[in-house]
Amino acid sequence: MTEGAGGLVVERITHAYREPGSRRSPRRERLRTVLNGVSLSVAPGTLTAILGPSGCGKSTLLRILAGLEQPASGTATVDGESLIGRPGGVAYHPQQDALLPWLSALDNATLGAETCGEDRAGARERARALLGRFGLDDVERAWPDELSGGMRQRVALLRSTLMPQSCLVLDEPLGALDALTRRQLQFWLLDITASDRRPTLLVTHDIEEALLLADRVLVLSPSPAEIVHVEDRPGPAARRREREDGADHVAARRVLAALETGTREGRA
Ligand SMILES: Nc1ncnc2c1ncn2[C@@H]1O[C@H](COP(=O)(O)OP(=O)(O)OP(=O)(O)O)[C@@H](O)[C@H]1O
Repeated sequence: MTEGAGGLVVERITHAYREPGSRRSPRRERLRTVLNGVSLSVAPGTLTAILGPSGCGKSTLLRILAGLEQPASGTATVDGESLIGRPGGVAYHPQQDALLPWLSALDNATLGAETCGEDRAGARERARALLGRFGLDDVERAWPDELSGGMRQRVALLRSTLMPQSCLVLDEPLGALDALTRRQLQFWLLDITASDRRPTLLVTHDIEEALLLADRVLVLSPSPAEIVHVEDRPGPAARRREREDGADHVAARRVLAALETGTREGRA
């Protein structure tokens, strides 16, 4: 699946966690394989979504790309530079919004960029230029606990977007939202990601969300996870139309079949 050295290239990533021994043999730890030779590539300016059953290893894969876990084997590069064991190689958006309660919305938004070495004034200027686009014009000075769930998600997404790394990795950025807010934010996120030239990898549980946002959807099997289905999608404008017209159900059925069977035979 390699498409050249540019963008994000993941090759044969395998990972296992140590499991504690049983009560009868507490010292006998076991290794449990979670990811089994996962390979994928994401070209610059495109978004790939990953779907898979709960616990199959999606977040583990993203944490490996973020340099927070060391895989047993395999490689991952962005523009040819290795990500393995190197925290900070990608702009990583964790599952929880992780806003700091003692910082304003604006200061939370600039935190990632500042942590990566950008000076405060420059980061604030870039953030202020995007506040309107992120629907945060009026909440620049608000504290996180004064924000709605959707606003918190947008502040966290602005923080990830402002990070300077040349690859974006998003772990369920719209999780834990009510259906209406989530649908609105999905269309908004389509505009945001479609104009971001970085290769972007997105983990989601929502099939419609994946089909709307992604140029390619990958389905993982239950753990030990392998890619069992690849769904290539049309461009962003066609995806938006499909979703608005409810015409994405054919692709959704194929993806659901792969999720349900968890095997390559699930492919229609
Ligand atoms: N630090 C760890 N030590 C041991 N096992 C772990 C660790 N982190 C995750 N696991 C296990 O690895 C498996 C994969 O976890 P992971 O969080 O990657 O799954 P996921 O696909 O992202 O799940 P979900 O969709 O529910 O968020 C799970 O069985 C989990 O319990």
